[in-house]
Amino acid sequence: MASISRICSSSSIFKPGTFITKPSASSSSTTSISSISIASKSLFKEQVPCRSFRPHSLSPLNSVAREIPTGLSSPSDFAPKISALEKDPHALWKRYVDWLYQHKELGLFLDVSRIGFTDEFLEKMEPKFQMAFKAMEELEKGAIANPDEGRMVGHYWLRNPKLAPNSFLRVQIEDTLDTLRTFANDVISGKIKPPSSPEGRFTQILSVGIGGSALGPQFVAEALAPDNPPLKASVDYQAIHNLVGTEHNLIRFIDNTDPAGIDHQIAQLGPELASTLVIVISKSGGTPETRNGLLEVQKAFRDAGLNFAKQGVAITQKNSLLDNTARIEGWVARFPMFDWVGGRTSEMSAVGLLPAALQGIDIQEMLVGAAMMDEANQTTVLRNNPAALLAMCWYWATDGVGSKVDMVILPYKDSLLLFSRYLQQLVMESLGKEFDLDGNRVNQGISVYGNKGSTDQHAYIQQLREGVHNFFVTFIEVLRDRPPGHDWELEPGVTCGDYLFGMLQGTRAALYGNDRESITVTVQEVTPRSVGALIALYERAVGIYASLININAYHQPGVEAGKKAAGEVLALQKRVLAVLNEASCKEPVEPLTLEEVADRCHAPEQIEMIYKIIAHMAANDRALIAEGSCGSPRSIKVFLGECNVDEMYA
Ligand SMILES: O=P(O)(O)OC[C@H]1O[C@](O)(CO)[C@@H](O)[C@@H]1O
Repeated sequence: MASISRICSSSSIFKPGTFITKPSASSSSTTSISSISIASKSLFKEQVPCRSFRPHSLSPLNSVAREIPTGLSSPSDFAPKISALEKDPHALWKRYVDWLYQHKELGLFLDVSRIGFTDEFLEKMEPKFQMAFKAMEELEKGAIANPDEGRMVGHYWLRNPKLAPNSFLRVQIEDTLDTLRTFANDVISGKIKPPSSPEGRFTQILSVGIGGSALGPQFVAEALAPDNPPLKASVDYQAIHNLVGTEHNLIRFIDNTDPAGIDHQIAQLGPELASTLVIVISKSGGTPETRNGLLEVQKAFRDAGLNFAKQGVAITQKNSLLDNTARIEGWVARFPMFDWVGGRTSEMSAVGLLPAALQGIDIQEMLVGAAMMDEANQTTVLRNNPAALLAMCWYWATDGVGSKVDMVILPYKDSLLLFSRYLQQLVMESLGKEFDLDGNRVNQGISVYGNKGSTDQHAYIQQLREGVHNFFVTFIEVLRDRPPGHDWELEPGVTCGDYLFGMLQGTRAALYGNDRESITVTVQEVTPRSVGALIALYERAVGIYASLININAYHQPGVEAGKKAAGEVLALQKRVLAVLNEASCKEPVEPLTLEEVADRCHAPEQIEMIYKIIAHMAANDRALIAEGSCGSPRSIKVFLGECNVDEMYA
């Protein structure tokens, strides 16, 4: 076996242009990495880790057979990776078994063995964890855990009302749950129905909301919606299908202020608009995108000769603008959101439970799964607390500063596709904060991305395996491939699910083999209970991690800045329109240059934004470019197609 000494150190002899000696022709062309990795450990164990190996094939973790590719230009291509991660398979197996967390009743496992935390690290973190556990205990008792907004944080009470700090809150939670259950049953039974629909019942749900008022319901619908939901039972799609080419999604979402997106959803509904229950969700009751969605849908109802109020439901804080609108207009129903439940932790409130119940999803099971996970997270023994184990891995991977690595969420299950999008808000809107609780500027956060496996292996896993090392992966494994009795072998002894299993395990091994760390969360199957448990697991992990890094996880000041800036753009647009209107009402019409518009708006410093406003208006036939083109901003002269005299004296 060729023995090749590889020098890989911070004072490496390898300078650009230095070439490594290749094995003599007589030596085997394959070199076992174990000999090199042993060599590297003995010779360079304190050295600066070098670039990773480039093994050609996967093999057990501790060694990778490879051919020394010929013609390599850079010595570092040969440099063996010095890894702090355990690679001996026996030691790894021991680590796996020692740290495997199992929740027997939930059938949920958590494997943190492929994260390289050390005993020293755990020892150093123990006091922080005990403080985090204490903070979580206070939070559940009703402390003002969101100090920036002076609010309690009570999403855990939603699935265990007895935890609520007083009977008033407990009754609010219980009553809301009872009311929404009854309402959903009445809609499904047809007792509550639209005024004019051929089916004489609701057959479709349209949810209008954004952020936490959409992402949870979208994730749960994708994960749990039955193929034959109760509201669709009686629909004659042949009749409807002849009219529009629609997919028969029971629930549709308008979660943006994109007119084309809204038009698409309305078009897909077609005549079913008459039997659509519209749920408008907004905790604040004033989010612009949601308000716009509502106004657009109400216009669609007017255009169709339908009475929106008879098909509208509001989920919002009491006495919000939306709540008062729904009350005054006499909508079908209104459900409360509580100020102590954040949008990103509202899936177990009416926000998530009403849409789920209307789809025929067992919301009681969702609540039970979440409550069981909450109970499991009561222990202050780190290795027995799954949420704390997750938070510990995140802290290890990010050094508690987040900026170093991304959290890649990889469920190997199609129905969990939207879990990463859901976690993007839960993790990044909670942890992405400029200041900590002591006012220090920390610019915290952990970036989240991912879709599903094995699909993503054909998109970005290449970079994860060999490219920039700035992430850790969380695999979500679902053991049950198909309902009992529905599986078959697509080749002797192998099912389609075996491939999915193999791809997950193979990717996990390949990443770890190249020192890429990962966590694996395993559930038996995707059910309301396991989805409830996953939601609760991550809600709690975010809360614990936030304590570890001393930030408020429950407010979102950065979003307000964006909302404010958007308002300023629209205010400037109004001034631009007024200036253009005045010029367009002159005889003859006076087309204006950008400078003239900016001067007349008394905003010369805003000339670029004014240009963008005019370009957008011109693209939508709301302003006319009399001269020049938008490609040459200084050349254009612009006016309005018509003079609005009323606007002149507004
Ligand atoms: O439910 P609302 O008040 O419309 O807010 C929608 C979303 O906007 C935010 O307030 C800011 O992104 C989220 O926290 C929230 O989920």
